[in-house]
Amino acid sequence: MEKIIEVKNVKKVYRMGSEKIYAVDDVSFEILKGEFCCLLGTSGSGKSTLLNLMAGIEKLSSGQIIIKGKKIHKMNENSLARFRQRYLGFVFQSYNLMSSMTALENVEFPLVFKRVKTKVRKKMARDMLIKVGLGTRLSHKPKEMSGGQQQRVGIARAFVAKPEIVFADEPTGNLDTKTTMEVMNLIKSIAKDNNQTIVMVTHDRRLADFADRIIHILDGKIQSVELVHKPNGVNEDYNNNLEENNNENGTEYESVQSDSTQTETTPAG
Ligand SMILES: Nc1ncnc2c1ncn2[C@@H]1O[C@H](COP(=O)(O)OP(=O)(O)OP(=O)(O)O)[C@@H](O)[C@H]1O
Repeated sequence: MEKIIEVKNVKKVYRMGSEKIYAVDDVSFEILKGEFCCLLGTSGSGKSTLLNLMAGIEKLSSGQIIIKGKKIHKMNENSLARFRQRYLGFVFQSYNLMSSMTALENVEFPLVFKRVKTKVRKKMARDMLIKVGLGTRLSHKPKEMSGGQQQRVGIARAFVAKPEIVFADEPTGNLDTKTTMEVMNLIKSIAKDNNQTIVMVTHDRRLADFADRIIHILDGKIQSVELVHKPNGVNEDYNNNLEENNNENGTEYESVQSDSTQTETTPAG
C-alpha cells in the first residue's frame, strides 16, 4: 500500500530560558493512504505538537516530514500554503468557523481558494452539509447552532474539497458523548468512502478505537503502535516493522531552518 506520510527522526525542542523541553523526541513512523491513524496520549505527551509538525503548522527542530513524497519542512510559506490547500483538510476542537458567515459560506470557503466556480461550489457545499445532516441549517451562523452542529459544519468544510489527508486535533473535545459518537462515525465514514487518510489526536481511548492504527505517545516518544483494524492490503509484518524502525536510533538528522528561541537543530550525521 502507498505511503502517504513519512515522519523520520522528528524532534521538536522548545527552549524555556535555560530549560529544554523535548516535546517530540526522535519519532519515526509512516502512514498509509486511506488509513485512519490516531495519536493517543495524555495531556502534555506531545501529540498536538506532533500533529502540527506533520501539518506544517509548526517548524521541526530536526528530522524530516515527507507527505506525498514532498519534504514539507523544506517548503517556504507560499509553497506550504498551496500544498495545504491542495492536499490537506483540518478539523479543530474549537471548530474555528467564521462567525460572520453562514454554514454554507463556511463550507464554501476552501473551494474559493481552489477557484471552483460559484455555482458549482455552492452545490458542493450544500451537498456536503446535507451529507452531515445539516440540510436545514444552511443559512445559520455558528452562534445559531449547537456545538455538535458547528462541528458538523467543521467536518463538511474539512472534507468538501476532498483533501487526501485530514488532520483532526481532539475533534470531539467540546461535545457530549452521544454527539461525539455521531461525529466520529461521520468522520470515519466520509473518509472511508473517499479513501482519505485521517490523522487524529486524542487523549480518549474510546475514540482511538475508531482508528485503524493507534500510535501511543508518551513524553514525546512513541511508546507502542497498535493495529486496531487492518486496512485492506496491510499484513502483520507492517506493524512489526513499524515498532522495530522506531526502536532503532536513527542517526540521519537533517538541519532545517531554526527559530533560535524555540528550536534546536541537530547536525546531519
Ligand atoms: N510553544 C511552546 N513553548 C514551550 N513549550 C511548549 C510549547 N508548546 C508545547 N510545549 C510543551 O511541549 C509538551 C507537549 O505539548 P503538546 O501540546 O504537544 O501536548 P499534548 O499531548 O497535545 O497535550 P494536550 O492534550 O494537553 O493538548 C508539553 O510539555 C508542553 O508544555
